[in-house]
Amino acid sequence: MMAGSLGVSALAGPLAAPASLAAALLAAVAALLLLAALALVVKDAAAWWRLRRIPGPPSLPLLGCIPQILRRGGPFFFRDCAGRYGPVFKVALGRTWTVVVADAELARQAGQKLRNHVIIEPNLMRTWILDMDQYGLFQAKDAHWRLVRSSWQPAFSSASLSGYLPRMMDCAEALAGRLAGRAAGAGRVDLWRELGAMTLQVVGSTAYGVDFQTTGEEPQPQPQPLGQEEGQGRGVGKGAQQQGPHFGKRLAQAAGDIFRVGSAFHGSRYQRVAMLFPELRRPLSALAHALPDRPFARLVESRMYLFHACMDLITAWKGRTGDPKEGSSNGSDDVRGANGHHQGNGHVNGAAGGGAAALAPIGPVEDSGQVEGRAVPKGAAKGDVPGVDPPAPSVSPGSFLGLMLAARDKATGQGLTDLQVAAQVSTFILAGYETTANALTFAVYCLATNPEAEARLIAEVDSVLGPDRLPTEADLSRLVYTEAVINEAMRLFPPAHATTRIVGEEPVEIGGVTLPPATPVILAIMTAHTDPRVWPRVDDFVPERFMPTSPLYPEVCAKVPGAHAPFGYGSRMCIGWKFALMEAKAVLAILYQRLRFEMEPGQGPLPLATALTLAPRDGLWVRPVLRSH
Ligand code: HEM
Repeated sequence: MMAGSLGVSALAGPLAAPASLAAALLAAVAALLLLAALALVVKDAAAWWRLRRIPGPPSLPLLGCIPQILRRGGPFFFRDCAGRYGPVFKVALGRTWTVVVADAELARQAGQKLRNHVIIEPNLMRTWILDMDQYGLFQAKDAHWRLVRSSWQPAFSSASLSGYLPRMMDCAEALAGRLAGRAAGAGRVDLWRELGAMTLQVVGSTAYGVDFQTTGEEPQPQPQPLGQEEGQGRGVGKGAQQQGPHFGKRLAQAAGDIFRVGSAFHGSRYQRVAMLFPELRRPLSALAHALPDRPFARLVESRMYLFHACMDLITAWKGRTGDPKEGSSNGSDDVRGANGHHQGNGHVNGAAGGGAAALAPIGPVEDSGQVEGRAVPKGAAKGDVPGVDPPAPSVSPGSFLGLMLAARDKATGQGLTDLQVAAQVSTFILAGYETTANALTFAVYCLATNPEAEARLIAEVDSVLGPDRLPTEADLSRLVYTEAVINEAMRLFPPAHATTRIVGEEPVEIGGVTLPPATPVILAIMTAHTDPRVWPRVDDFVPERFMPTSPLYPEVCAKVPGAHAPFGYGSRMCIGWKFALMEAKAVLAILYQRLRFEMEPGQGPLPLATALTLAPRDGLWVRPVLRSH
């Protein structure tokens, strides 16, 4: 018995050692996790404490208000909250406390006082895609923002805009022709998709002088590819060299994906977890790239596609203007390793695979004021941003890239690297395409559901343009009702339903509420647009309120200056607003000159998607009807 028990304990000795080691390890891990959880609780409590005096809806631990936002849609949830908690309230987006400003006047004040945008959702992209996001005009901060904004400015001067009008009209005419063909065949169309293809084509032709070929029904017989051959599918990380004749359609798809699956609320589960634990951004990013779920794979694929398209546009520009190395002023090694396609010391391989060379320009860019292959100022004009070179008053269509490559910091003489230029190219495509398409789609929706407004718009178009004359710039300024229709549609359905700011190093007071340093702020444009105290008949479509001659005008527009803010506020206001308005007006006039649109049944009220932009969730299905003159 004794011997037996001795034998067991002799055996238990070596076995007990690893068991107790494992138990100790487990205990250590548990203690660490507990400590980490405790640290998070303390951190969250401190974040809440900083904003404790600001009212807000109840929120769940960890998830915050995400369930309510998903259920109601961001803008509608904010509208409910504004009714209950007042115009400045706090919400928890996961564990990130954010202040929402949902009043027209206060949003304007906050937009003016605060300078930088903030992206509240953690960005799981990595390396150069992550850098590129931060360099683009939308996310740029402080000195870099000033340099980039002043570099963009000449592309949106009145003189530059005049040069774009014929190209915008070409694209609109082509769309009207295609839709007229469908009308003859009694076909139904998703007008949102058609308008998206057209606005992307406008960006290609006005900014880059390139036909993106976004609209062809069939594969183009003479493609102008960015890469060598027709693509072999769109796998994660496939480069632009694998793009082919469907380039434009793929670009539209990629840009659309970025808007839709780019948001944590509608995208990958990795993004959602990152929203709850921003501290884990790096490991989550690594995991998401190693084992992507479907939305993440789609997002990366689309980001890659867009990135390569941007680099190819730069290559094409340099090829066209003579010196493939010209313009990359810093020669930084910021684009290494992009699947072997765009490698090297910050310069893009010259006309890679012939793809870039095949990107044929639409028309001459000879009078762009180019010197040594760059667009340079034709004269001196004051920019909108102090402290940098006065920007040029105008550039020719297609020379946006020349403008970016010529940008120089006043103090250091430094230009932008290729990656920084690509960031601007990508920002122009993303910012300039879907927003305008959405604005136009909502305008058509409002007209199709308001026959009186439609009749009035058609009467104006007929009286200003007649049956077949294309609008001149002077005509555009006479299309007052058409502009009012666009403004009112953007009031009810602002394509950018919110924008953001971050409080700087000093606290800021908004509407009697003090926002501590580094507080993320959401300016709820759509909520401000639907405030019944500002807008009589708030939910009705009343374009007349935007016509200075209308008795409704002073009641509404003058009541709260800046209450209508589809393009945002202050110095960060949309740089492309005149471009977008001119395009929307010209397109609407050209379409309604020949056609009207009847809604397909079962779409009212139009289901909305509120991701990064406000968009019709399932498109806008209409029947184009030829007008008889
Ligand atoms: C109907 C069409 C459009 C709408 C509703 C719209 C709306 C907006 C809004 C709300 C902002 C944020 C402003 C703020 O934070 O205060 C913005 C910024 C911006 N938009 Fe637009 N936009 C439109 C078209 C365009 C176009 C055609 C471009 C052309 C490139 C463009 C380029 C930009 C850029 C680059 C910014 C960032 C500006 C900065 O941070 O300095 N947008 N836009």
